[in-house]
Amino acid sequence: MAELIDGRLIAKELRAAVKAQVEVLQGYNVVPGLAVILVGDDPASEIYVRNKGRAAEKVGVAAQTIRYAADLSEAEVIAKIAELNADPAIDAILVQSPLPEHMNEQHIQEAISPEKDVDGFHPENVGKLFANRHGFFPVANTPRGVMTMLHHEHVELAGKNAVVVGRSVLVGTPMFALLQRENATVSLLHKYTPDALRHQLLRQADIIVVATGVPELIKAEDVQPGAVVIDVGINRMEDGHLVGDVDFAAVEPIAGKITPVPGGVGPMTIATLLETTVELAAQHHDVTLEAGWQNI
Ligand SMILES: Nc1nc2c(c(=O)[nH]1)N[C@@H](CN(C=O)c1ccc(C(=O)N[C@@H](CCC(=O)O)C(=O)O)cc1)CN2
Repeated sequence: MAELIDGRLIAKELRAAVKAQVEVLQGYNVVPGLAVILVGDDPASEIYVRNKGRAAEKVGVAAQTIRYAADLSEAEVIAKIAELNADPAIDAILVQSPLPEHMNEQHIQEAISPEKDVDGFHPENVGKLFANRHGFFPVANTPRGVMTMLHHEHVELAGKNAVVVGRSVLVGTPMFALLQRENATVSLLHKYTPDALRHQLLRQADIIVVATGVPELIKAEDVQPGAVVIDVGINRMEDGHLVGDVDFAAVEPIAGKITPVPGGVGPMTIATLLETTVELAAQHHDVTLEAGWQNI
């Protein structure tokens, strides 16, 4: 039986650490400011955005949510971003994904100042990640949250064989960079990876991170005994219940450690967003936060 990695618990610890650093910032009269833009009425996005606002409020981050109808033009969103880029009360800006079809995600990502790019999607920040730059710069919050979980659970990465399934800008691609930065040997699999090769690579993996949006893609025969399995997938089934990209019931008896869905990676995304917001605020105001505060 695998050990369960409890994302809700780790996220709670991280939020408490963030709150303590918000208090440090308050000592310098700094209140971190987060702006969240939501375009359209995607029901899941509506929930995530509401939860971001609530979580921010609880730790003392000043969050504003800007809601627009789905037929807003791309130029209007970009004009709002320009306004927020120039607003000294705003340290962090994000545009909730997915966007309506008529909008180009890349144009939106590039409009956000790299210094306020709390999602870490701006090419300048992605470039720093892949160039192995030192120091702080924002990195996508979901894969960063996965790294926090792996550290929290004392999962050894150096010299290990890691397989990431899915190459999105949101998860898979930065996940690849973060794991290799910590000296894992990483394979990045995607929809053009032949099934046989996927099975073969997965069966050799010490660490598996899956973010494909394909419900229960990863089966028992894909996992070697003792592997660490991180499921980033959140798939809502017709009856409303959520399943991940891993067949949890089949894989759980084989894996060494495993994240559940819900209650695994999902809660880490918002806690990590708050972590990044606080770091951006500290950077903007030249405040040094407590050493090692992120080591939860
Ligand atoms: N601009 C961004 N858009 C999106 C991101 C992102 O990081 N930046 N990530 C996802 C959505 N997301 C946050 O935005 C998010 C997803 C899931 C959860 C979460 O807590 N999930 C729960 C289940 C909740 C449910 O019932 O649906 C869990 O897994 O336990 C939080 C945030 C896409 N868009």
